[in-house]
Amino acid sequence: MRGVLGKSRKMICSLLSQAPVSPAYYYRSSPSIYKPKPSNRFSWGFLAPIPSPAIRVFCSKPGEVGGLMASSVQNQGSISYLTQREAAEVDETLMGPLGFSVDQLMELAGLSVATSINEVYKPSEYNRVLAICGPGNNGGDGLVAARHLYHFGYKPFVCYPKRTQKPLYSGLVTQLESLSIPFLSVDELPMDLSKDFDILVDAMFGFSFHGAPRPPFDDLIKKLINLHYYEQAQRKPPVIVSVDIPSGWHVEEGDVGGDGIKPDMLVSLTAPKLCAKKFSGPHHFLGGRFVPPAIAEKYKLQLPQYPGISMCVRIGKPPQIDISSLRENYISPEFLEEQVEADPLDQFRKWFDDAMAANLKEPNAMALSTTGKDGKPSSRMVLLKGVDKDGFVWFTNYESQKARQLSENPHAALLFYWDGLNRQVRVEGSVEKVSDEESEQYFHSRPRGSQLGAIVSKQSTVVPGCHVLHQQYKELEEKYSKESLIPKPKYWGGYRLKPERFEFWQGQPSRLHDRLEYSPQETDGKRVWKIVRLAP
Ligand SMILES: NC(=O)C1=CN([C@@H]2O[C@H](COP(=O)(O)OP(=O)(O)OC[C@H]3O[C@@H](n4cnc5c(N)ncnc54)[C@H](OP(=O)(O)O)[C@@H]3O)[C@@H](O)[C@H]2O)[C@H](O)CC1
Ligand SMILES: Cc1cc2nc3c(=O)[nH]c(=O)nc-3n(C[C@H](O)[C@H](O)[C@H](O)COP(=O)(O)O)c2cc1C
Ligand SMILES: Cc1ncc(COP(=O)(O)O)c(C=O)c1O
Ligand SMILES: [K+]
Repeated sequence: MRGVLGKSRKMICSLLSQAPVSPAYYYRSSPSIYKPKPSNRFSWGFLAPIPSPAIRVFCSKPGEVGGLMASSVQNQGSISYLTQREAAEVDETLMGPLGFSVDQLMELAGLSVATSINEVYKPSEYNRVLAICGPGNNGGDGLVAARHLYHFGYKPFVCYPKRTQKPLYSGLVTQLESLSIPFLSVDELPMDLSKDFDILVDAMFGFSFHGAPRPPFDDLIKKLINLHYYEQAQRKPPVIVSVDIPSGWHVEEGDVGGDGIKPDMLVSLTAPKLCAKKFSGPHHFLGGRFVPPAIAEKYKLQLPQYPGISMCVRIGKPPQIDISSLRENYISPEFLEEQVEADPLDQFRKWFDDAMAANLKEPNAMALSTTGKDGKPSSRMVLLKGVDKDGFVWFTNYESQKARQLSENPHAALLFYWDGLNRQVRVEGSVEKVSDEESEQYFHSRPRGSQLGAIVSKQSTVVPGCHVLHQQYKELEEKYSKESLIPKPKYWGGYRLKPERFEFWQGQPSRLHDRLEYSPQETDGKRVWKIVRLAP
């Protein structure tokens, strides 16, 4: 097992997919709430900071660029907005000298739209999607998005009243028909779209829109505007997701009369167009993870970094969330007494393997809770570095706060939470230091930087500033040249918790979770684990 756990360090996991990952990646539904994706430790799935200051050249009026508010978490002032002409020019450059085909770009655009939708609106809650597609490429993006959404587990419908007779478009239609995705004519659409659909994809017009919408799109746009009235009538309206431009909006000026559609989500493509500054809905995403540096340089495009391997990135402020409404409904396979291992260590290994297979980030991260002689508890995360019949091992500083508490009270609790699997494991028991030899061995297996870090850090003591740590680190780096052995400080080593109680928790709907507890029992002078079910 030790060997297996060692692998977790390498697991900079793929963070895009919210889709089920084998063997077990269970569902959680969260109605109407944006759940930040666990994409990386710092960003909550939003933008990583852009290292250089905003360049802001590609827009017509300098003051118009980077209009995101200062409070916007990590991307303030850092994104370029395009005029209508510029947007068309970028597309032409992509499809001219840079060798892209329209099919390719449309595929990437539609995929970005589908992944953005999936980031916020999970198919368990928002299943029925109507893609309303216009006559141009924006409509094509909608057709592609509908196909991807089907494969992501949604039920798409398509309204495509003005079909373009080009092989690209008829191919997209054939692909959708082959998936038995229904095409609805404008007449077949209900007056009130709110009853039959959870998501309306507005793919009518993109950056080539001009003038006032002509039939039948004028009425379709009105249907989207009118949803607002159903909202007032207490019915939960479907959400509107606009592709690139909210249809009917002026590409640069936005919703000029203030009476246009008000999308809940806008997915800008390549780079947001000027009208996107007027978007005040909760979810603004950018799709276009294909812009070659040549284009970005040529047009001085300032674009955000995409997290992990994602096709989309949230831009703009994350929505204000009412914390009290944040909740998940856990949906998982049954976890029954008959299925569990008699030995909790075997059960732990099984679940740990599932967590590894599900590509969870640092499945060996566990909260360690301790109390000192004052009885006041404190918790912090540590990394599990080994587990066997003797117990659960982690390494730390023997002069830290936790070490002081453990010397006063050698009992502790460990907690694992495996988000993607709706699982939690609690382990409680007594704690002792591991042998010096074991600590030595593990210390020297760590990256040299972490070894030096452990020497530098008088963990849990007050430091006057980070420069002190960096200075000491630098000195040690010079002292211990590349090959030389870095001695383990005597104040650094491992602890082992010998379990006296386990609890395996599997989230279930309506808060009726499975909780199986293992506690030791003497039977005929033999120690066995008794398993009981606890009320959730
Ligand atoms: N770089 C990318 O990420 C890509 C994005 N793409 C998407 O393409 C659109 C731009 O596509 P384009 O085909 O140039 O234009 P539109 O889809 O916006 O629409 C053009 C058609 O709409 C008609 N139109 C225009 N105004 C009106 C109106 N007032 N009423 C009715 N119809 C209107 C227009 O007809 P005309 O006769 O007026 O010319 C066209 O038929 C971009 O926004 C992205 O969504 C691509 O997928 C590729 C790369
Ligand atoms: C994911 C994660 C893993 C961590 N792993 C360890 C670890 O293995 N050992 C350790 O000493 N500190 C680790 N830390 C830092 C501790 O949480 C904590 O800040 C530090 O040990 C000081 O705790 P104390 O003052 O309560 O002793 C980790 C932090 C995080 C977020
Ligand atoms: C202070 C500290 N010590 C130790 C560790 C565990 O690191 P390693 O896996 O290198 O042993 C961590 C991990 O975050 C840490 O922050
Ligand atoms: K649109």
